[in-house]
Amino acid sequence: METFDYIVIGGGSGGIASANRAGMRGAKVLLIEGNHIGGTCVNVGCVPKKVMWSASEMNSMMLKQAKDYGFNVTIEDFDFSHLVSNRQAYIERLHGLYMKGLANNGVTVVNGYAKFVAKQTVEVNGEKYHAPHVLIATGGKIVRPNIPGSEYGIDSNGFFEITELPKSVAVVGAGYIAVEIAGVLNGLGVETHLAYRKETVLREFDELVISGLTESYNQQGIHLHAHSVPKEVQKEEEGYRLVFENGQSLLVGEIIWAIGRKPNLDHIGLEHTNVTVNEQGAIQVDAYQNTTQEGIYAVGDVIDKVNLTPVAIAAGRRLSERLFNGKTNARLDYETIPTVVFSHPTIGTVGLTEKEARVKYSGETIKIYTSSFTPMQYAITDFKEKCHMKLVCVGENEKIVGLHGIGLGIDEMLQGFAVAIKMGATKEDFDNTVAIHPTGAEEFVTMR
Ligand SMILES: Cc1cc2nc3c(=O)[nH]c(=O)nc-3n(C[C@H](O)[C@H](O)[C@H](O)COP(=O)(O)OP(=O)(O)OC[C@H]3O[C@@H](n4cnc5c(N)ncnc54)[C@H](O)[C@@H]3O)c2cc1C
Ligand SMILES: NC(=O)c1ccc[n+]([C@@H]2O[C@H](COP(=O)([O-])OP(=O)(O)OC[C@H]3O[C@@H](n4cnc5c(N)ncnc54)[C@H](O)[C@@H]3O)[C@@H](O)[C@H]2O)c1
Repeated sequence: METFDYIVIGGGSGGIASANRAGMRGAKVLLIEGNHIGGTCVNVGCVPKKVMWSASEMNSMMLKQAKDYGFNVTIEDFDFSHLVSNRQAYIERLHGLYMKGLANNGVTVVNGYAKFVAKQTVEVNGEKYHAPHVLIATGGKIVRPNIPGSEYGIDSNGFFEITELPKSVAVVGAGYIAVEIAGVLNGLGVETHLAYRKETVLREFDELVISGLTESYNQQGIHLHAHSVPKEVQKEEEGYRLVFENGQSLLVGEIIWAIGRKPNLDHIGLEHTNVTVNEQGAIQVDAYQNTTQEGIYAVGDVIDKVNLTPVAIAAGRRLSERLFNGKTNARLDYETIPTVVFSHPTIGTVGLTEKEARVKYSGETIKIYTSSFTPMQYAITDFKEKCHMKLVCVGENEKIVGLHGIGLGIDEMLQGFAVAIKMGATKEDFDNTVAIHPTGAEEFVTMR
């Protein structure tokens, strides 16, 4: 049985980052990946999603804005399969880059599904490996509804397998994935329905961005179906009929389930360890990513805390700094993590929503600053789409505890503001910062 210093199960965002950092610090590392290197983000998540988002933005720009800038654009053909093959070729290149990076850091990679056979021993492809430190970074898996006919629908993995666009689609769900896929397909000219159980989508976001998104998606012609709980799917000659509990139904060419993900602990042999899984089915960890079994750690979607790629990466790297570089206090602070929803337009948010701030700081002064404007890019176009922004400030010195926005360019604006907010910026700090003109971002430092 071969022995390593560190075994990492799962070659996704968290696993690769942690393995590389451990290798850089001189540890003898084994990374085990059952599927494609790169995990969800690279293969069926952020990366292909962003390519599709860009395609959709490009189409909207040509169709809705180019003419008012004097360009006489006629789109003669849209070869969707060409887009898909370029996207997949990019992912192939990323596979190569990841493997090269791991090799440079001296990480041994084994392809296969690992399972624990003892506390510090895992088995893969019939071989056993031992290490005093083992990381579980097996990510998440897709949830599908348990209703008759659900097999007729596809999920986000299936979305990335489409090589021909359907004429119409019903996307079911109200989270990031549902909102993003609906926006992409609508932007590419597909008749798009977005169906969700409650009053709105993205219910955990600030009300300002929820109403902004509803306004934009309505304006773009996305058919929004609130209070629509799926009951069954029937196959008909012209497509699939999605029937809701409220008696209504939709006949569409494709149904896409985007109703959530859960931690992936399939066949991993946790029964051979003392690792605790919580009621939500996630691995329980402390602030340092330690599980309840000494020498076994977990990062990323498998702990179901903040399911974002940079979070998995940051937690994985800090863990390796702690284990292999003597940084005994290295750990990820899970507070004030910025996030972007790649809707059309994008949503950016960091910190508390207004509602959360009013609960957390009840009794203290909460001051809200908002701004709604039409970005200058649309000054000369018939197409108009508003940008909405909000700052949530607390206390006498108006510390900014939440920043939210929806609109053109918010995705690229957010990172810098997130630094300021993480450092404890106040409204006065924002006011003292000279604006950059003419940009949308300047609104964040000129709010009255
Ligand atoms: C459609 C979609 C879009 C997304 N867009 C974004 C985005 O824009 N920005 C963002 O920050 N996040 C995004 N995410 C979330 C992001 O992809 C995840 O948070 C991130 O990939 C989590 O990383 P991870 O390392 O925990 O798991 P993963 O990346 O899922 O990696 C886990 C890996 O473990 C492997 N594995 C599982 N079990 C075993 C086993 N027993 N043995 C060996 N290998 C195993 C799997 O094959 C997988 O490769 C998106 C997710 C989806 C689904
Ligand atoms: N841009 C990004 O950073 C990005 C993009 C995609 C995904 N992600 C990450 O991946 C995670 C998973 O995304 P997601 O959209 O799958 O999950 P989610 O948890 O964000 O949303 C799932 C939605 O489905 C709804 N739902 C649940 N059961 C349902 C049912 N039976 N019928 C109808 N609706 C149902 C829920 O109310 C919820 O709104 C996200 O939370 C996020 O952390 C991030």
